Amino acid sequence: MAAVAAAQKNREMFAIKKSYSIENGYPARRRSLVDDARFETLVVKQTKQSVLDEARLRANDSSVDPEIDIEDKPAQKIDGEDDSGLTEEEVVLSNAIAEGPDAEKALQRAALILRLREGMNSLSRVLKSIEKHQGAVCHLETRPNQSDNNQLDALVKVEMTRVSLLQLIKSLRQSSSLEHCTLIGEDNISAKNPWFPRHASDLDNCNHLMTKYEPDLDMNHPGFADKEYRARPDLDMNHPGFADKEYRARRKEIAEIAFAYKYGDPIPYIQYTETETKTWGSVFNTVLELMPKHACSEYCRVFKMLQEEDIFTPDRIPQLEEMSNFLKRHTGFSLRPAAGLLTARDFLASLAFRIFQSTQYVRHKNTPYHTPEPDCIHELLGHMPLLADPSFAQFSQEIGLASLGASDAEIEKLSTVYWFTVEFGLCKESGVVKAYGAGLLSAYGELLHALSDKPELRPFEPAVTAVQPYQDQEYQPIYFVAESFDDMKDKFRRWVSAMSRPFEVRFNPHTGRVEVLDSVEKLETLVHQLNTEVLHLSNAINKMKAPSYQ
Ligand SMILES: C[C@H](O)[C@H](O)[C@H]1CNc2nc(N)[nH]c(=O)c2N1
Ligand SMILES: N[C@@H](Cc1ccc(O)cc1)C(=O)O
Ligand SMILES: [Fe+2]
Repeated sequence: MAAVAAAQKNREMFAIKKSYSIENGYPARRRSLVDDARFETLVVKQTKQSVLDEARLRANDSSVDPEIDIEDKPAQKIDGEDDSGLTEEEVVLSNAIAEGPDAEKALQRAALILRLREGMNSLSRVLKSIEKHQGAVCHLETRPNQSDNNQLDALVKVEMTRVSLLQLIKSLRQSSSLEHCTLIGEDNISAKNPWFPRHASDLDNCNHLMTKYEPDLDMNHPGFADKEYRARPDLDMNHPGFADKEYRARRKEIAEIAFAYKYGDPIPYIQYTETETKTWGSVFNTVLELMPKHACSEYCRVFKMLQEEDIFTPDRIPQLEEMSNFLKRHTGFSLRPAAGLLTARDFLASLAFRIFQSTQYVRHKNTPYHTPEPDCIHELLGHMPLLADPSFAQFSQEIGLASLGASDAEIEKLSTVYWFTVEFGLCKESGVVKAYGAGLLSAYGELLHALSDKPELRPFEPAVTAVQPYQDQEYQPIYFVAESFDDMKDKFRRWVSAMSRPFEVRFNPHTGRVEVLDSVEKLETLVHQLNTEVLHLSNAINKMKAPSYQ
């Protein structure tokens, strides 16, 4: 019973670890936001802490006898220090063991980093101890310690059963010949096998916020009470809704929906207030007026369809659920509610599954022309029309796929190019500069600014654009102009396909899963499927060419 609960907790913890969160080693782009993701840090730490605590307790009262076989003298405990001193990796290991006898005997590769007090003498004791625990040493490196030359650092890679490994670590930790002993899971240091979402349901773990603007979302957290915000007005003083208690309460209410949302749920209906609807109406009407002159043709085409279906009207804010259904019919894209600005990694990951994480709240009534964070007016008016365009939808999914398991540096570049194209891109259409970026089509203040003579316009070149710093608080001083909308997609695509990730992925539309293309069998099955499809296509061509067709 306890083991089952522990296994469940273990999975939960893995879920947190697996999430593309800042907390879990995926630092998001800072974008000069103050105090990004404090909320996330607090919540995740708390959850993780309880998992760790429980596992530590279990590790302490486990029946495994921590025999001390290296040295007679147990290391002294420092006051207040955690009893077992297990690191996270060790907790994960001990949890993995708890899953059952098979798991216990599973062979584990692991790397240990040791600080040896008495140089080679200590090393030979360590090696003996590994041998005694039936472990095999696969790799060994040493170097003099940088701060204390009498000590030696060693990296030892071993292979042994999980149970023995845990016992070995316990005994090493108690040995006085070692200053430190740290376990690094081999899997974690393998760049070839990083975790990323494989199915749309995994996105339940990929919705971490950059929370500068969500002071009230987490009122239950003592560190995030109102007073702290008053003490630190710098955190969100610039936000138009900062001083508006009512607005903040409303934001909290809508954010709760996104927090509670799980894959497969219908998106809850929001009864928008009169004020919110008025804000939508004034942005909608202004965009409608500017659109024929300033928006790209792909945007205008879908906009009209949305009007014809009565989804786009000035007197009603479209519900995310109906918009999601509209997208599904046209490109297979769908929506899931997000509580605010997501980290680039989490946001991009969802695109791999043709899912767009959309906010559901409305900007503050005082700033309809521009707001410093995405709101549903931005998502609906800015992003939705193009996501219903088949070629743009495919392009978006490719960006998403390219982001899965990419390095932090790559995500940074990818999201920068995304920023200057999908969010703020301009393109030429018969020689005239038009807007296709969602942040322009949802913010008429910035749209007019972008097309005025104030900002600097540069030609879009992915490799150059990718390293251009930007901020999201005010109008952009620089925009990139593509030769055409199609040219932008082509260039972006080509640049993405040259990214350095050491594996290729593919979205399997039948299973809805992302597969890593890493075996001949998988590729053969795929080639077979594609051949069948190509056969159908050539048959269709032949039939149309046949005289009887006319
Ligand atoms: C990928 C890139 O950083 C992009 O600007 C993302 C970031 N997070 C987001 N989060 C939400 N909710 N909506 C968005 O449009 C975006 N855009
Ligand atoms: N500035 C956009 C909203 C937005 C803000 C920040 C972002 O990162 C994205 C979009 C608008 O007013 O519609
Ligand atoms: Fe956006």
